[in-house]
Amino acid sequence: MPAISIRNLQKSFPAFTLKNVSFDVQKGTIMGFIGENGAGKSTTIKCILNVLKKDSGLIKIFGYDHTKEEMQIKEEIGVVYDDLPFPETLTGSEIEKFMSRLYKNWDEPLFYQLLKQFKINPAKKVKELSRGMKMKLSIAIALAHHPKLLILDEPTSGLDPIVRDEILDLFLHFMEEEEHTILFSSHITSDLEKIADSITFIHEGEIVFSESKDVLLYEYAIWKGSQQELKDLPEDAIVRMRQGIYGVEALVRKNRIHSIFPTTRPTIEELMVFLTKGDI
Ligand SMILES: Nc1ncnc2c1ncn2[C@@H]1O[C@H](COP(=O)(O)OP(=O)(O)OP(=O)(O)O)[C@@H](O)[C@H]1O
Repeated sequence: MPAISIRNLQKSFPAFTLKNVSFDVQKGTIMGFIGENGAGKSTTIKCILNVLKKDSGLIKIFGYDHTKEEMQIKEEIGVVYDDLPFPETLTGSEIEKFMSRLYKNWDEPLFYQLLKQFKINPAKKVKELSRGMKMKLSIAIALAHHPKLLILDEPTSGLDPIVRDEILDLFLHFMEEEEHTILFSSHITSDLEKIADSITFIHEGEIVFSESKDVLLYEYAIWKGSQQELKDLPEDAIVRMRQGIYGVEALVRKNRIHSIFPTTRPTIEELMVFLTKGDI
């Protein structure tokens, strides 16, 4: 049974629609959820968490319906939004008191231990914390009730590389428990390259792919050459093309192209750019 299972999720705003979004997040794995600004990542996450009402579709978390059986799953999920959803005048300790009333498994010593580890003074007000500190506080809040599933919406955006790395390490530490799972939205693809097991890519409200990272990086390759050399490439190998500064670049399927053609391994970012901006 997957940790999260989404089938045919639809949600419409006046100028945007999530169209038949379907994917699974397997237990014990980290899924990176990528897409450009406005692609529908936050909308999908908010629908999963039922803070936004879906129009239609099925969402299950650990096999439970995410709306009808919300109480059964609440304890199992820790959520981190890209901004702290608390008044700026509250201190870490005040937030702790509030949160302890919401969760049966709330672990006060763990919360304070995490703040100590993150070097955050619990007496400081939210408005006195830097963006990195706010994010760490948010992560401490999400972890302090011992969730099995972390759902993170852009947890590393706007943070410097050192803090980002620290936060990625925290997620890897969380994953040391076999049953733990993370769904992590980001447009910082290098972060996902480091820690994700699978990648789901959303573009204009539609899922382009949802695949294990290794399969993706094995399936595709980047070929570079001149317009003339391009003619030698088997047509069915070419997925997308674009005009580069020094010639043509093509995203190709590795299994359709002879190893005689020199190719390189794509990054997640290259895959994303080719699949959204490349010509067919
Ligand atoms: N409450 C709302 N009312 C109307 N439109 C909305 C609402 N929330 C989101 N949208 C629109 O839905 C689209 C998708 O937004 P969403 O926040 O899901 O994108 P995203 O992939 O998370 O982007 P980003 O990376 O910038 O956070 C955008 O065009 C946005 O303007």
